[in-house]
Amino acid sequence: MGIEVVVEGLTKSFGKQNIWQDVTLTLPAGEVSVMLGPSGTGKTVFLKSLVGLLKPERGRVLINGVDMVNSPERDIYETRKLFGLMFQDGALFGSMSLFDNIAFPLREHTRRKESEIRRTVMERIEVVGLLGSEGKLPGEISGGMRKRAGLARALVLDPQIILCDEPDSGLDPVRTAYLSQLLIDLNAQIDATMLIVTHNLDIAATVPDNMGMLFRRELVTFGPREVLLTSDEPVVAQFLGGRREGPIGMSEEKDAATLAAEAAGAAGRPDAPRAIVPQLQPSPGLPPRQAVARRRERVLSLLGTLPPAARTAIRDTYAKDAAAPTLTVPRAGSGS
Ligand SMILES: Nc1ncnc2c1ncn2[C@@H]1O[C@H](COP(=O)(O)OP(=O)(O)OP(=O)(O)O)[C@@H](O)[C@H]1O
Repeated sequence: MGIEVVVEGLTKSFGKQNIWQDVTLTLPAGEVSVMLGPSGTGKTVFLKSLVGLLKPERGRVLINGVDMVNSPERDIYETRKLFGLMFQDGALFGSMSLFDNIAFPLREHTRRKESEIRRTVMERIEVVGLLGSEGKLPGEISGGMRKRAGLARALVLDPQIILCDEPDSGLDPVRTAYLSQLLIDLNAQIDATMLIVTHNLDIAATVPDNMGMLFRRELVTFGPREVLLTSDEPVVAQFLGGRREGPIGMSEEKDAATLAAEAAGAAGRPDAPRAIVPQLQPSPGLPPRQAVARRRERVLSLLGTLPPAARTAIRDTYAKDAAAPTLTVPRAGSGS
């Protein structure tokens, strides 16, 4: 089972530039979470801080009792082995075949025999739908395939925590739908704790159990998906609606005069109602996600602390659970 990640009062600056402050949240064990936020709000910096690659100046990131910010470097190094990291560009070595790229962490960090390495690599290649392409170079395959190869590489050391940085960037909507399904299938198969950074509203609406958003150097919110999806915080509503009107501007923040002019223009124009679409289910033939039952118990115990709209949405979701339509697409093939 995945491991809980507890973030407490995390603050990160580069020189005088504060990126975010006092970020506190818990990634529940084995659940899938998404972090949203306009460009430049420090989502990648957040992922790197979780894994101890960047050092926040305040706060803690607790994983199995190890603090990824303040513990001795050797404890951080050991704990880092629990992570699988998928970066934006797949971060593959251009001169190595997909097989060798995916085998790289095993050859680097374990003393496994080549026959064992081959078995693990081929299993992961199958999970991400790349069988038959293992001999190709990264430059010979599409962007979607490179992303899946990056995901396969993130999986070879049997991670219990998976961090994906914009796994959808550069993908068309169909490939993004396949990728969403792949992430849910993966969670059903390995029950790892997952955090996905994305700008993609379809992924945000259909994949996670929990959602958060960073804006203006703060964590606006983090919690069960229904909290963000029903939030009337202007920044959340603007982001989820993909609108120009609202606090998010081209250079992240708008000035007061622009906001006032927009508010006057938008007066009387109601927001379109936001529907909560069902979360994706694992593909047929896969086991159910173990996180679902744990999440249900956790979220129902939180219910009294949540805003009324989120409470209603959660009750509706669980009431409809048995009859809910499942949104499944076929498992990813090797052609994207
Ligand atoms: N190593 C670094 N040194 C100095 N500044 C950095 C460093 N890494 C990131 N930053 C700054 O931190 C800020 C946040 O960057 P980050 O890449 O985390 O944003 P993001 O939310 O992931 O953006 P996007 O959605 O566009 O990928 C940026 O202003 C960036 O320039």
